[in-house]
Amino acid sequence: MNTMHRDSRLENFQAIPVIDIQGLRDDDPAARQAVARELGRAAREVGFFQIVGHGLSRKLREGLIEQAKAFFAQPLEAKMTRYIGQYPHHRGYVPQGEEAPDPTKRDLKEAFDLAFELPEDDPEVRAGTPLLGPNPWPDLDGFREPVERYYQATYQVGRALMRGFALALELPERHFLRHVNKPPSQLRLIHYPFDAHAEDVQGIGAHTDYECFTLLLPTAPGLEVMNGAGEWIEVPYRDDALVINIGDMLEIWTNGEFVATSHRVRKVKEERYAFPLFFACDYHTTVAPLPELVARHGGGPRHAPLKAGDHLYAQTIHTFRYLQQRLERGEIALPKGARDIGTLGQHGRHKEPDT
Ligand SMILES: O=C(O)CCC(=O)C(=O)O
Ligand SMILES: [Fe+2]
Repeated sequence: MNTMHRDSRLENFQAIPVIDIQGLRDDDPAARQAVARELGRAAREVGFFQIVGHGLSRKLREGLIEQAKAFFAQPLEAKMTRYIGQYPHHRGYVPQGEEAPDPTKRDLKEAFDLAFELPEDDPEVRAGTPLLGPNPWPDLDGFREPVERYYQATYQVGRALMRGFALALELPERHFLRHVNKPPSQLRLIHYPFDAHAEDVQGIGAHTDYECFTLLLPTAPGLEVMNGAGEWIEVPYRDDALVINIGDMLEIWTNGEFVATSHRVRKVKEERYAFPLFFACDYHTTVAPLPELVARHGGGPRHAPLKAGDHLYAQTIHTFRYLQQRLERGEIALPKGARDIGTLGQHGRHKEPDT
């Protein structure tokens, strides 16, 4: 046990709850409230849970997995024709070594990043809002349709969860959704290759996610989360569930009542794919502890306010090589008031006191 990481708000949980969310789609408010109570408990005590009853068919999930496999199976030169560093809106292929959440230890993964689709002539894209724009779809027959369909369906599950979280906090159901119109919500297709000879290489280093919450579809075990005592707990793999975790924005909005739990993927034991959809609110949303919750908790706000998109963009600049290079060349600037990387979550809390 690492006492440096102790977080008294989190239980010393040993297991990850499983919640059937079917009732969230029920017309009966009591059915929605019953699911919301469970979501609230898991978000407060663990920050991580699995959902079933999400309504995403096996065919829909397999369609995405199949296209990801086809994309990553291409030669590197073909994948590099969609290299993320040649586009303006942070979408495209992320080769191994491009992204380093922990600069001291490299990640063994490659990814294809896409996000909420907006045309070039959308007013927010024309205004140069970072992270918003169209997707550079790969030139692969049959790729776009199943991937887009998965995005749309999972985004709707995210909207239902957002209503559930509001109910769990005794807020109006649309309280958070008012701020979700053109969100920079990214879907990542991640491939962790199996390399029996790789020494001391991790899948993805310890971090929290930067948005409101994440809906993750993995294809194999490997994900671990940190409990209140600093112990790493494995998320059991289920092929019928999505893994949900609270991100930085909901932690700040709820004044720390919900917890952005640190997680990681260690050295992989088999080839693995994972598909996180990071559910974000609109770029320009100011996220500050909600006054209702601050009053309930007493003792004042526990977090400083920030602009949701700026937080996401700044963390992204810190961790992507091509954005670091653009920063060094003066082509882009770090948003004002940006936080350092890894300052939220249990693994980050010991580094820097908040506010
Ligand atoms: O691969 C996984 O299971 C998790 C990936 C993850 O945590 C992330 O991309 O933020
Ligand atoms: Fe993550």
